[in-house]
Amino acid sequence: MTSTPSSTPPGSIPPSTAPDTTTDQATADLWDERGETLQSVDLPFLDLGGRTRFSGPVRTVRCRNDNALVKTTLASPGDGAVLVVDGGGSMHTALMGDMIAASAVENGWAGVIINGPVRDRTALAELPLGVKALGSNPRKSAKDGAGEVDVPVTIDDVVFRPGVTVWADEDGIVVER
Ligand SMILES: O=C([O-])CC(=O)C(=O)O
Repeated sequence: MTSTPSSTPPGSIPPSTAPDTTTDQATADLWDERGETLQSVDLPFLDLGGRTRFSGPVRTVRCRNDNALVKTTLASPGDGAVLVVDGGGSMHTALMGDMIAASAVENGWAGVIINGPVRDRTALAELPLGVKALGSNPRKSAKDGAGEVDVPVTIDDVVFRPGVTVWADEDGIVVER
């Protein structure tokens, strides 16, 4: 932890304003009902947040080893959305840590799906936020702001278009086409 959001005392868990989607339908049931009208991600994402079942409209960031856009996007109102971060699968630098994740909670994001690594895993597991990522790396990302926000992104042949619904749980990630 390098700094602390002004409204949250150090070490405390910020209150979440995102809807608690723990009663959402399971991804396997959604798949059985809707089949190929959905896409399912083959990659072995890990559940690293305090909420393992989450859903919402897709927002996106595309970046590589630079998380400035992830930070600014998650510091803006989430309104229950899920941020899908296409980090290109690079495992070189962490695209989110506990400070950025705490800001996502405070701003009402339901979850974050990162095609890349995070850091501060112990703290992330305590936050009321869905976090799926490929793993972790303590190395910090660049902060230059390279990348794009709210463009369609493709992760492992699955296209995430801003505005469609994504569901995530212990079984995986499914998203509308
Ligand atoms: O600032 C970063 O790049 C990531 C981080 O450590 C945090 O969110 O706490």
